[in-house]
Formats: sequence, structure tokens, C-alpha cells
Amino acid sequence: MSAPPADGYRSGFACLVGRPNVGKSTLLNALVGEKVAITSAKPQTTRRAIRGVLRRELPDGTPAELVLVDTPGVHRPRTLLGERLNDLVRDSLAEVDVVALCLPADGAVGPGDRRLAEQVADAVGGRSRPRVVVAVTRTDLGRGDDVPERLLQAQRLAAEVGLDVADFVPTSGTRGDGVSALADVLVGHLPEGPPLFPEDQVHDVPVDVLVAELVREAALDGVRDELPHSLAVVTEEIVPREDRDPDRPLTDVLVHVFVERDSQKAIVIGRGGSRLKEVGTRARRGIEGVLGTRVHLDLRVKVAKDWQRDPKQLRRLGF
Ligand SMILES: Nc1nc2c(ncn2[C@@H]2O[C@H](COP(=O)(O)OP(=O)(O)OP(=O)(O)O)[C@@H](O)[C@H]2O)c(=O)[nH]1
Repeated sequence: MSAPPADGYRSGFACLVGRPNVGKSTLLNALVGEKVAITSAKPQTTRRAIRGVLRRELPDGTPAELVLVDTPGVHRPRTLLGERLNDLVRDSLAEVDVVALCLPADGAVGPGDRRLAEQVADAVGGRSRPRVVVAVTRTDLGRGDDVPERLLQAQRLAAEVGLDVADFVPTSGTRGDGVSALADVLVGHLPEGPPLFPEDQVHDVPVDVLVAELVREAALDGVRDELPHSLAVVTEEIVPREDRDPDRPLTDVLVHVFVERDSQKAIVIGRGGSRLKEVGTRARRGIEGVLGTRVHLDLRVKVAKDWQRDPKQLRRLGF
């Protein structure tokens, strides 16, 4: 391996785009090597553009830093929240050096993928950047010839919408297959540039957001229909408990869980508070990992009527 040039450093941004639930957040976590984005079996889990950092050397030894942006799944918007999420994706596309278009191995390429590919082609607009990579995701769920079939479909789709795709990489975020190959490919497209994040930082998610997201992830498990979309979570307080033995610190965390209707509040709380208790227990483990202390978690469920359609409430909930 040859020595890198003294000032040689590559840096830039990449975003993962794809329909809801294709495994973008799972892939982001696998690439970064740390859980920075929550995942769930419910479509449209991701609501914020989360940035995780991947540091790697190019084959010639040049150090590179890739900031990965996980964006919400693109879908036909039905609510104001849906529109805001799609805008977020459009903005991300305009700002990155590399786009990884994610297509799941376990589902045919459909109209949603085509719309998205067209949107990416639009964002590139004949320029040399962003470079486009296709990641076929969830390969472990593919059967028979699904993976080669999906690669072919992706090639065809790219040709049809006039998208110049530099690489096609099959991956499984949960198994880790192809993740390193994808990392190499993404980093390989970075331009020269300065370091972007402090060396010890691997993501830019504020602690209060991370805490709220862990609660939302736990609350999403086992709820159905429109309730996943109606959940919004806000961290109100993170306060170290006073007068504790310094060897056994405890943090008090107050989190508000918002739903849109009273009937949903009853579901989230469960009989005698049983469901909320489970959610709290599960979320607390993750939060203790983030804060590095034991945690007393206080979860309160509140109704914010039809917040997904109300600009004022959306603002209050951070969208
Ligand atoms: N078996 C398998 N499951 C996966 C893989 N990647 C993701 N999943 C599962 O697929 C579901 C969706 O994954 P996410 O990573 O949340 O998908 P997403 O594209 O970020 O979803 P949105 O936030 O809705 O856009 C979750 O239940 C994941 O556990 C994979 O490689 N293999």
C-alpha cells in the first residue's frame, strides 16, 4: 500500500434513499457500526435526516470520512407530515456527493421505486455529482434468483429513467453481508475535502432526540394500523439525580409520548398501564446505554389532536 499524500483526505456526504421499510436505517447502523437510527417493521419509521459517520481508508491508504444521511422513506404524501418528510429527502439529495438508492431483494421493483429513481435522476440533472449507487437490500430475505433478478431490474430501471449508476451492490444490513463492499464503494466516490466531524464523533443526533427515538422504537413494537404514524415522542427532561453515590449515578428522564386521539392513548397505555410499562422497560435499557448511567424513566402519554396535519403542532414536535 502506498503512503497517502501528506494533505490527502477525502470527505463528503452520502444519503440512503428508498421506499419505506426497505432497510435504510438498518444499513446505516451497519455501515456506521453503531445504532444511530431506530428501525422497525412499520413503514415510515424514520422521520429525521440522521447523520452517521463512517471512517475508512481508500485502497491507496488515503483516509476518508463519509457522513451518511438516513432519510425517511419516500412515499405518496397523505398528510402534512408526509409532505415534510418528502421535502427532507429532496433537500438531502441536493446536498450529497453520493446517493445510494435502496431496493429490497424481497420485493419487485415497482412504481414507487420508479418515482424515486426519477427524482434522483432529476437531482443529478446531468451533473457529475451526486454519483449514484444502487444497494439491493435485505438479500437474506430473497429467495431463489431474487437477488440477481433485482440487480437486473435495477439496471433496467436506471436505463429507463436515464440514471447513470456507478455501482450495484447486494447487501444485508442485519447479516452484515456486502456492508463492507458498500462502504468501499461509497467512500470511493468521495471528493477531496477536509475532516467534517470531530474524530471521536460518529453521529450528530442530539441526546434528547436519541432518547425520544428509543422510546418511539419501543412504543412502535406491537402497535398496528394508523397508530405508528400517530406516535410522536419528545424528551422533556434529562436531569442527574442529586445526592447520589458518585459511583452509582442515576438520571431522571421525562418523556412525553403524543398520540392523536383518546382511543390511541388507551392502547399505548394498555390495561392497568401494562403496555406502557413494557415500553418503558425496553426503552430504558437503550437509554442507559446512551447516557452511561442508570435511568429512572418517566413516560407520560398525551393527546395532541391530529398533530400530523397541524402546522403549529408539527413545529412544536420538531418537524
Ligand atoms: N432479514 C432482514 N431484515 C431486514 C434487513 N434490513 C432491514 N430489515 C428489517 O426490515 C424492517 C425495516 O427496516 P428499516 O431499517 O427500519 O427500514 P427503513 O427503510 O429505514 O424504513 P423507513 O424508516 O420506514 O423508511 C425492519 O423490521 C428491519 O429489521 C435485512 O438485511 N435482513
